[in-house]
Amino acid sequence: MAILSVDNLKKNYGKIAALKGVSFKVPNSCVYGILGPNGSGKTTLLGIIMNVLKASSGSYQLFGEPATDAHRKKIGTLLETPNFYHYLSAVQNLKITAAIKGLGTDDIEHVLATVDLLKRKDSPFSSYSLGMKQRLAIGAALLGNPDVLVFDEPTNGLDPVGIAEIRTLIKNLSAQGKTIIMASHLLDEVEKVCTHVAILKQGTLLTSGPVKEVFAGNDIVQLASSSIDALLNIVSQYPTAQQATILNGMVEVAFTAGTVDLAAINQYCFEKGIVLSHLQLKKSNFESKFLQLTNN
Ligand SMILES: Nc1ncnc2c1ncn2[C@@H]1O[C@H](COP(=O)(O)OP(=O)(O)OP(=O)(O)O)[C@@H](O)[C@H]1O
Repeated sequence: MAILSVDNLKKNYGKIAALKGVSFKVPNSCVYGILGPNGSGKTTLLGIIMNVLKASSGSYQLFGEPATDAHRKKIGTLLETPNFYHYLSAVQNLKITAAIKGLGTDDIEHVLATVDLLKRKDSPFSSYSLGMKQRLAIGAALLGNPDVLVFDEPTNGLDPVGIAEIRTLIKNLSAQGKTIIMASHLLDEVEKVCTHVAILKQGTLLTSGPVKEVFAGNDIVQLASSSIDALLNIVSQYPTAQQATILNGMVEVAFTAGTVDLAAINQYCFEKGIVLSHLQLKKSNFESKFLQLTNN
């Protein structure tokens, strides 16, 4: 059963078509990335699913049924930064959030442990780093132990340490069997965190499916040496090289995706008597495919 299925969803804001007939399905127990540049319709899509916005047309189902508030109660959301009280602690803030949601307070300690805030649970919110504040916001979404989580740009505005902490947290939640649907404009975030992806551009779905399938293909490496023809001949015989051509005085090689090890390629060429003057992963397949998808 799909956790979420979206069918030909359209949303117009006056003359602006924010969603132009989007359809995809989110399977159970996956991390589903909705990837797209700013203004592609990600927030609008999540807002419709959580009933903050009304669709202009089209439909969607939650847990295999037409969506109701009862279904939405089973989903923990982080759509915008919640308004926590600055002078209250994490525990006090979560007690208020739990009361607003009509939930008990029994799982607050467990939630704080999950988001790694147990040690600072009694410190005032105002003393937290941005990353800690965001982890508390995710903690608020975890109250009531929902099986499904919806996050809009969960790492926005964080420094690299904060970003890494949130990504680890998302992976841990996924390992516990939760389904996570998250919007992101960051390709590498989706690559690192998500199992599935839907790519949006200006309200249109470009493609969707398992990350490995959507971005399947080759990685491109650029090489040069004093003898280009000899280099072409040697590198064409490299075990995972699919295709090699000469382009702009360099050899460009397409390797099976995920098999590129520049040090090993360098060593291989050296052992065959070729000293490389240039060796560069031009574009990972993931990046080139994303650019190709969003530029066309
Ligand atoms: N309330 C609104 N009124 C008018 N236009 C809107 C409104 N909300 C969004 N839009 C427009 O709809 C389109 C999609 O916006 P949306 O915020 O859903 O995209 P997004 O992919 O989430 O972008 P971002 O990452 O910048 O939030 C944009 O052109 C945006 O300007």
